[in-house]
Amino acid sequence: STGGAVATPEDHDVEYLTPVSIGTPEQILNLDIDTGSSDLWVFSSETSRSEVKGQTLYDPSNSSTAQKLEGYTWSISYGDGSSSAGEVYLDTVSIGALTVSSQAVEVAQKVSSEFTSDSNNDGLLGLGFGSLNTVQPNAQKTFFDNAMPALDSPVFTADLKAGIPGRYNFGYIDPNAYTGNITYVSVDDSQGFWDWTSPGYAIGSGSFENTTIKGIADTGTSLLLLPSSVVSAYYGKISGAKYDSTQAGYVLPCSPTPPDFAFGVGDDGAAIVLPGKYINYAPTGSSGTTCFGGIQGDSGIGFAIFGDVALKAAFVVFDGGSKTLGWASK
Ligand SMILES: Cc1nn(C)c(C)c1CC(=O)Nc1ccccn1
Repeated sequence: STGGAVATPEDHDVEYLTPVSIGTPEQILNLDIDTGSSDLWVFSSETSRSEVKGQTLYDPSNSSTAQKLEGYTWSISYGDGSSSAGEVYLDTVSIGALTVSSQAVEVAQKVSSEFTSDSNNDGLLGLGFGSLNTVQPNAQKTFFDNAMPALDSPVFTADLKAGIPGRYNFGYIDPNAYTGNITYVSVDDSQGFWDWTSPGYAIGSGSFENTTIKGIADTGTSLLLLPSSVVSAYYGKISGAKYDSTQAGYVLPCSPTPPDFAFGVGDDGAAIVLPGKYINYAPTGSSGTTCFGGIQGDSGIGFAIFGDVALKAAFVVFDGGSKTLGWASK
């Protein structure tokens, strides 16, 4: 089997939302597919009313295939401080033509303000490794883990794009979605993430800097979070760029277009190039002269995060069979 669906960017490509069908008859929710976590949770009829602002709600009582897991609960908090918690049902979940008949659907009873104010986001669908799932007393499998045995190939791919819809596909690699070769790198799944190591970076037309950058491929994080040495080297090339403590990040003049940023993949010289305009993440004020940087520091996290700013420059294969990541330009 195979499947897949469109991934539509929200403003500034802060996140990408994908229609997911849940229950019988189907209830379609727009979920943030997140390779950095492993819970499938949704806004629901059980979500505290004061914490819902426009989201579509999954109502298990309207699904003939919903089965409550009595006594099961979940509670998750993300690195940015956001969180949610609730109870658990099993139900039929589909992404395009790919259906998992007994998927753990975690219904939110509480969500933090970050989720309440994100009115188009109806929940998250985690595609990290199973060890990250928060359901108690027994952890539940991800949609990908449940689907994998039936897939033509044990993979899913992320083809996110700047400002226009891209796609997540399951079970196959679309040869028309990328250029050149796919370079595969090893993954350390010991922390539950798609954790890999880039050999270094280059700024604009500059020489390649060999420096180990270990980090996660995380579709659920907006920015590219890198070691401070790399970040200061990059912004050091841009007149007027500076760290703005009020914004808690580097800001830069939106014009002229900043230099490209390339990160290495594998030991054969392959690289993914971020066009400089991807680093103009969003204007910080109404004038539009100053932009918040799409590359920021990873201090305090313990690893780099290759979020959407990086992923949207690539075609990425998440291989659950070999536990490798494949990177290609497009
Ligand atoms: C791990 C981490 N540390 N810090 C500072 C950040 C921003 C992260 C990544 C993160 O929080 N991602 C996320 C947030 C909400 C939903 C899904 N993913």
